[in-house]
Amino acid sequence: MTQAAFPKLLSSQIAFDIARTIRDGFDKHYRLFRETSQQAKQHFEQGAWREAQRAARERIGFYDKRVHECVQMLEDEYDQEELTDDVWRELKLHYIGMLSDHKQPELAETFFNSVCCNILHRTYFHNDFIFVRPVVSTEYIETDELSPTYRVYYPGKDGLHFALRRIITNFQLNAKFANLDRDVDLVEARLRQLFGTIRMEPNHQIQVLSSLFFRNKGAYIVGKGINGNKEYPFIVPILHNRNGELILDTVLFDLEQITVLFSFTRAYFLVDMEVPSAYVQFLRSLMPRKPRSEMYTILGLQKQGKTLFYRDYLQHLKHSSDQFDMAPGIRGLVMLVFALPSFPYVFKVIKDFFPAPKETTRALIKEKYLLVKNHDRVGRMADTLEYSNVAFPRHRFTDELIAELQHYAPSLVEEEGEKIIIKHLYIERRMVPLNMWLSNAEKDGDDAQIEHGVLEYGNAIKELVTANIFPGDMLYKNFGVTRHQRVVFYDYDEIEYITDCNFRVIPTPRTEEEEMASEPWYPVAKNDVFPEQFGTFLLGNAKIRKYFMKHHADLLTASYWQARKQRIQDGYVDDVFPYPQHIRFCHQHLTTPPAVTPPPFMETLENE
Ligand SMILES: Nc1ncnc2c1ncn2[C@@H]1O[C@H](COP(=O)(O)OP(=O)(O)OP(=O)(O)O)[C@@H](O)[C@H]1O
Repeated sequence: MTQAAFPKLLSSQIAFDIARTIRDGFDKHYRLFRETSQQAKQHFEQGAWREAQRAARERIGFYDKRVHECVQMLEDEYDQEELTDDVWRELKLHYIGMLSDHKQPELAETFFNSVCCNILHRTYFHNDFIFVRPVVSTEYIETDELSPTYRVYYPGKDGLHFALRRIITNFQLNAKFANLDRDVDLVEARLRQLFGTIRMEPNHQIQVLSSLFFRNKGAYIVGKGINGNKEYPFIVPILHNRNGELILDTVLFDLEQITVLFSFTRAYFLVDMEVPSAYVQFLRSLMPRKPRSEMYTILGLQKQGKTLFYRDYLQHLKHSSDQFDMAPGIRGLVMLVFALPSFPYVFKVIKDFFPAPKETTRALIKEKYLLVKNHDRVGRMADTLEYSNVAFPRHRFTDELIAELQHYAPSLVEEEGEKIIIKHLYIERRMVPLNMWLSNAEKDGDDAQIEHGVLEYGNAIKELVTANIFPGDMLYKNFGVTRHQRVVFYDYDEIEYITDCNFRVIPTPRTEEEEMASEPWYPVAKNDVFPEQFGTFLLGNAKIRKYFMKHHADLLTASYWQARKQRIQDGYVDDVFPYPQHIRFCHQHLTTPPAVTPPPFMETLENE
């Protein structure tokens, strides 16, 4: 805020009242948000997976509902003429005052922005009126409630077994463990295997976040060991066994595995947090390379994630000079995809028209993207951030990109002097399109890479199926490879629920004409899928075919898909493990124990 704009006296009653209405609106939002996170514990204890899924889905919509409610209330109460520039300025100052001892000030600021931007017309948009940068500090905010953000344990004093047991029992899960001492022994053995030879420093301790992280059928303990000046992150997943009793499933120390657990390709966690910024700070100490925006998002605070992402993006733009251009790879038929080489994201705009055989509309595509946002992405679909009215500096766009935008999406592109405004777009992590990845591996003669790509591709499809998602268009170009070499799906315009598809065997021709027919001679309904045909467009390449048939031949049979569909219809919620099977305790006696790697102290891993 400029000095000239700063009011000497706060005198507007309206400004005070509006500020209070917005603050109350936010507090209501966060109360409901927390209630859902608290219920996640009960859902987990009772194994109520369907309810848990429903609650997680509903929570995503809470924010927009509360913003809408608040805007409605203000519009009913005040006339636009009353909201003068002076009132807006005072409003922000009153609001700042109201946040001085707030526990979630950064979220409340974002809520303020959402409400104000809804009321203010875009052309009237004034940065002095909203929080372009955070104003209220989130440092050193302590909880008022009994439970602190994290608890500290001293294995040196109390013994490791006792400390580990205390960590678990402090969560007060209202469900029976199958054999807690056995599981604690297993965790302890892994710890000793990893750290047994390290000399304990006087400060050695274990810090554990006070709330469990719930997602799907798992609850995760998140903590770190501290010894001297080193920190060792760890995660312990708690699951139900077949009898509905609790077990500790494994312990994750590997930074890559921990990072993948928090990946943008997974559903958001439900965590009961009084001070979310303190959780983010703790998590960042485990994964320093993961941006704060992604931390907020994975904690279910996706609006905050979006706000922080945008600030990071603007800063990146200011401190870079390369040009936006079309994303490498095969052009999409429905999406126009562009990227800035120095920035690890892509920007996706829905085209104004689509060539045959695409039969879709902008509204339908938006619906599919929303479906993915609300659905469990099981580590196999990229999360997207949706933005309206994003301004780009024109000189940073290549001529080709401007021409493509003007040709394919004129209704979404507006030029205002030096600015190009795109009225609607999605932003998503950049990956290497799988078709490019496979052809690079082929060029390099790297069969192991080809096999890995094909294996991961099939696994991605199978995990999507578990989550009731049929990708629709399964061409390699619609999948990307992450930095952790995981294959992830990103083309959502043709996805369907598995339960809405009809998987069919191609009928046997009855006559020679039928056999020779170039078009199907049998009737085909809209949602009919013939898995036997997948090979025609997937297996042209001999090497790809070899590895596909080795690992995933079942995907080419209707019976595979029918059986999976039946399982979903029978109400099974299958497990999808966000970590490798071989590290699970239950597999320990079947396979060799996991390789002992040096403690992963602060490796500078890129996040997924
Ligand atoms: N996250 C991403 N990272 C890197 N490249 C991407 C990403 N998303 C899309 N692309 C590139 O943009 C192209 C088109 O994207 P996408 O498949 O989403 O569009 P589409 O119009 O839906 O495609 P289709 O014509 O198959 O329906 C991809 O083939 C790929 O080359």
